[in-house]
Amino acid sequence: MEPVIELTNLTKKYNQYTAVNGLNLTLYRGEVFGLLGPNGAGKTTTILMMLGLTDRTSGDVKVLGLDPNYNAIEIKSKVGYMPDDIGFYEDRTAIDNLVYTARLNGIAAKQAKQQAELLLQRVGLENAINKKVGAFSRGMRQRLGLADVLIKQPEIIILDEPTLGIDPEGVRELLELISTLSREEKITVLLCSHHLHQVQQVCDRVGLFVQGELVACGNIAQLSEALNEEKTVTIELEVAALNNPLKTALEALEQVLSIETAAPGSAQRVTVTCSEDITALVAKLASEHSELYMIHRQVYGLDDIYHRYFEGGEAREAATKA
Ligand SMILES: Nc1ncnc2c1ncn2[C@@H]1O[C@H](COP(=O)(O)OP(=O)(O)OP(=O)(O)O)[C@@H](O)[C@H]1O
Repeated sequence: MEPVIELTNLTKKYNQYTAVNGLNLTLYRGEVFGLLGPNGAGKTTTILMMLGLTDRTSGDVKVLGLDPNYNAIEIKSKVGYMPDDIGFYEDRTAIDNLVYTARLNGIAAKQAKQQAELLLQRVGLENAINKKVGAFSRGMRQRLGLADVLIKQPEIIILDEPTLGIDPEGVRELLELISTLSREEKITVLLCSHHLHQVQQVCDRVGLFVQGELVACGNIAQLSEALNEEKTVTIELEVAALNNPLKTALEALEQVLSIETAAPGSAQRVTVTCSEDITALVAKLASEHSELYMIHRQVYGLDDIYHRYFEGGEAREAATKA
């Protein structure tokens, strides 16, 4: 895997305040990476340092092998950045805005127009090519923003809160588009967001950023694993009935930590916390001729992970020390 962004011990202080604290992070070509964190976590500051738009206090930044302190212009030509408050010329049409960006990036007039038309189709704005941007909805503006960062054919795109203020259908379409672009064109995408569900849908890996520190990083399975220090699993069973002697027998198994039963009914839902190897549990149920209808292993979603890291101080401390 080829690294395209490498941040090493990256720190930014605003006077006494540390906005980014010793950040180590590598992004690889073609991946969609979600930087997830609450307000003020330091996401925008990190982006600005990658682009050379703000100086770092210490540490190293390499973007496509270049240092933004010395090569900001070259980086800008290869990295598309869509801020959360993207600005357009409101009284100009969508195509005029795009052609303007293309020309600024040194693309010849004829080619600029062709590329702008193609991109407007690509982002689903083919019916609004000649509409003034002032009349665009939030979702349309975000699509145009995506076209605007793509027109210079970047190797990396950085999107700060791209789905802000868009309706759910619009969000789904925009995320699908981002995902397709990354896959088909091998563009690396860094997506900053507060919206865990959205990030979970499209990102190959996620970094959880809190108070200037990356408290966890990986794919969903890895984050879930990191949280589960006891190496236990939660299993949901549906059995015909679970009488007290059988419940006691299951609880007595070495692998079983706890059993919770839902209100008794004809078929019963049972939640078991146990070690990863569930052979003994299943064998016991089988030997007791208990009818087993369903067995399902619960996995932590990003929602659980986010809340454990961001709201559960203890889990966070443990993760940071680990
Ligand atoms: N120019 C500045 N001067 C002083 N403090 C700043 C400056 N820019 C940012 N900060 C502070 O640094 C911290 C990180 O801000 P940053 O904008 O990077 O966070 P963020 O994760 O992008 O948040 P949001 O999701 O709200 O955009 C915040 O506490 C912010 O107040």
